[in-house]
Amino acid sequence: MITFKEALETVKHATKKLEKEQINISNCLNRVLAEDVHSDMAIPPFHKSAMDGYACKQSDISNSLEVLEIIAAGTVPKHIIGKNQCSKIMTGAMVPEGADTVIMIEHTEQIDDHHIRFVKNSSKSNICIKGEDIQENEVVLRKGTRLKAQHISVLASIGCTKPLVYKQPKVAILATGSELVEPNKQPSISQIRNINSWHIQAQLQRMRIDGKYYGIVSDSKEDTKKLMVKCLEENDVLLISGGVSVGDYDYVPQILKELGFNTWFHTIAVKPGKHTVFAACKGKYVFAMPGNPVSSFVQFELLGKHLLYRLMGLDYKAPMVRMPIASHFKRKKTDRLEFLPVRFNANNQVVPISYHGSAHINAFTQANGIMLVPREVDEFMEGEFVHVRQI
Ligand SMILES: Nc1nc2c(c(=O)[nH]1)N[C@H]1C(S)=C(S)[C@@H](COP(=O)(O)OP(=O)(O)OC[C@H]3O[C@@H](n4cnc5c(N)ncnc54)[C@H](O)[C@@H]3O)O[C@H]1N2
Ligand code: MOO
Repeated sequence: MITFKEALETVKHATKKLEKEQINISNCLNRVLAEDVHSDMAIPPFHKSAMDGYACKQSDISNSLEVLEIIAAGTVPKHIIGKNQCSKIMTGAMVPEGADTVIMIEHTEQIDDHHIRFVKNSSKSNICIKGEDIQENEVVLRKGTRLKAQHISVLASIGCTKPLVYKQPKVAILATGSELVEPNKQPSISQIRNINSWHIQAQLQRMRIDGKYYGIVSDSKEDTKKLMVKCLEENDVLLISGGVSVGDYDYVPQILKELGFNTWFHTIAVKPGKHTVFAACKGKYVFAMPGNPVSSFVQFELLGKHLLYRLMGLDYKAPMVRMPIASHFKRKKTDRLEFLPVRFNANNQVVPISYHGSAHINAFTQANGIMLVPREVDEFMEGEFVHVRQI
């Protein structure tokens, strides 16, 4: 058995980034940049008024000011501001030459049709300087950035409408087990509903990956092998659940061997998810998770995501927090790193959720996190800081 840390390093080491492609800005959320992005212009591109008001010289603000014109956003000022002159200006408009201040409308009064006066003691400049946000030719986004909404707004601002990103992996989802029926069916006396394929599909959707579902395969080696081959022909990654441990019908590890896959690991010192298999062959990857729903849910979060993000060109940093535990916690000492469902209370403390093993997926409906209990640790004292992976 390898440690979880070793398993994570192995996944990163053995997984190669996919090819690059240019995609439309309207469709690039969560994709990973495959090159640095430079700005084609300064932002703002001109000295810009931050307020509706009057553009004038700071040195004149105690005087009566002649109004030369009204400058709307999107227009070019016609007049240069001279001594004791101003132009009415709108937020976002170009500040006219000669002005170094915009006084806010609310801080002025009209003297007559062509003159105004400033009625406060001092004013900020209220001007956004050309290039203060982004300089022309500046690298605004680095290769390897996962595009969130805020990055997409920067792409739009600099006119990068077809960013170069890494391709998305094609992912197959497959469930094994003769006891399984789909959720829309009534299980017979010895059957249960297929859970794993559906939470895996949802976990993929959160990453903006559309997994292709290949259904349930019964515990027949021949059928399982046939379907695994099909999945691998049509996809980059196969996510499979069940059939990985040591039972008579657990064929997945053997099939991978027969298909010539290199099995990087098949047991990890973790709980749940001890029998998690990671195998690769010629740019195809198999991540096989134990059948118990919590095991597959947790292993997808903790390892599977790293595999997929790695293919997508991202050095994924999982969202971890360190927070105090709300009460004394005790467990049986084990040699496996344990993952347990927890929630956060109103005092920002970690509260373990009642949980009785890797089939108990409904314990996770109240969970915002997975607490890590290291090997050999059998208790946490109240208030002790624990590591929690947010979910
Ligand atoms: N002799 C040993 N037996 C077992 C060991 C062991 O080390 N030695 N490990 C146990 C642990 S831990 C786990 S986890 C399971 C893993 O078994 P498999 O991955 O081979 O999974 P299955 O046997 O096919 O299923 C386990 C359990 O999960 C249910 N299941 C399977 N698929 C689904 C699905 N898609 N949706 C919902 N539930 C599913 C299945 O009915 C079983 O109850 O092995 C232990 N045994
Ligand atoms: O290690 Mo198994 O995956 O707990 O339940």
